[in-house]
Amino acid sequence: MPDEIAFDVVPVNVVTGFLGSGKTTLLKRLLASEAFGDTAVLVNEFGDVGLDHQLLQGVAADAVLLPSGCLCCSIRGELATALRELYSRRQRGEIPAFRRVVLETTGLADPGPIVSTLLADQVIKHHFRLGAITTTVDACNAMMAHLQQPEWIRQVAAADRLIITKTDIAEPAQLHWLDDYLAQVNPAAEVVRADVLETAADYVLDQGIFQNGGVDEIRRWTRAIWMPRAEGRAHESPRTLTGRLPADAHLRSVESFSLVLDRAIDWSAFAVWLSMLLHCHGNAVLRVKGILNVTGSETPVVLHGVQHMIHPPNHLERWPDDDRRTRIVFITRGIDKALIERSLEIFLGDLTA
Ligand SMILES: Nc1nc2c(ncn2[C@@H]2O[C@H](COP(=O)(O)OP(=O)(O)OP(=O)(O)O)[C@@H](O)[C@H]2O)c(=O)[nH]1
Repeated sequence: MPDEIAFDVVPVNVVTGFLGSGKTTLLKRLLASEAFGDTAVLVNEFGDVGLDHQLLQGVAADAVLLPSGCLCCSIRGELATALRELYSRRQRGEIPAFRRVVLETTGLADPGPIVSTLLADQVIKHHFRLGAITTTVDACNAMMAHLQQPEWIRQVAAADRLIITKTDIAEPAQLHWLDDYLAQVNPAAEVVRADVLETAADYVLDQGIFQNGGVDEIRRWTRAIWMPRAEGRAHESPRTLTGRLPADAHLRSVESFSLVLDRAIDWSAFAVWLSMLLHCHGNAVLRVKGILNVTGSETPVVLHGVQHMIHPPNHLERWPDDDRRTRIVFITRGIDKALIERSLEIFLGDLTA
């Protein structure tokens, strides 16, 4: 049985997105929002965020306090060092006791190493956990970026929420293409256009993901991806329900597909299979998200992974609806989905027969 995720640690919500895609513009909106107190914001440069220095109060050499109670810190060097220092200062009472962190990455950041720092660093993982990953996507240059920029794809694949920016200046054809592309490549993410985003703080922070034990968020993405339970189709092998990618050369290497199992699975066998898969093909698996029916448990286990890192599995208090199947969505690049299906089938087949 997986370990429970710890909820008493500070969530780190990541705002990522390609160069010039509107991360700082989004952050400025967040900083202006009243709902944004008790937050420590980690940015690379204060200058980019354009803080109004008349209103700021200095609390440390590289940190400033806003009237809302929001603390802005400039990252110098490594993220791990910045997070450790932030935590130590909070413990020493040198800075206000923030409840959450928002981290703005650089435009060329691959979210993988950031997730690794949060989940694997021995000190950090006791004090912080990964919150929501929000990716800003520039509607004007997405068509080019998806062809030319591997980081762009990794940022889109890692996202829990996708904010489409520059909708005011993009061509309708670019917006239609992007809507389709995002639905195909990351069907589990919630997508919103920046111009209709009313409550940026609610959207970027992780409330949705962990509120109510995460049940509402999981209900949303399971409904978005999977069809309702088909009658009379119990005990089938893993099968792919979504094969919706068009024969579009641009998309061939990035795929999303889902596996559905009607029977409960053995957690240990599954965990071994997944770690083997990620060990061998971690670079090809951009995102894994799933809800698992685990043998011996009345309630489901939620699985989240970005590249080769898997979050501590989250044990939900209840099933989000009456569908009790195990459902896992993969976003992959350059790996044959049949290979993943077959290996899981063999692994679970052998071990649960
Ligand atoms: N028209 C329009 N311009 C936008 C929008 N969002 C951002 N911009 C502009 O795009 C430019 C880049 O926005 P930023 O918010 O600095 O983007 P960023 O992702 O932080 O950029 P880097 O930190 O350089 O990666 C700025 O000139 C913004 O004013 C939008 O929705 N519409």
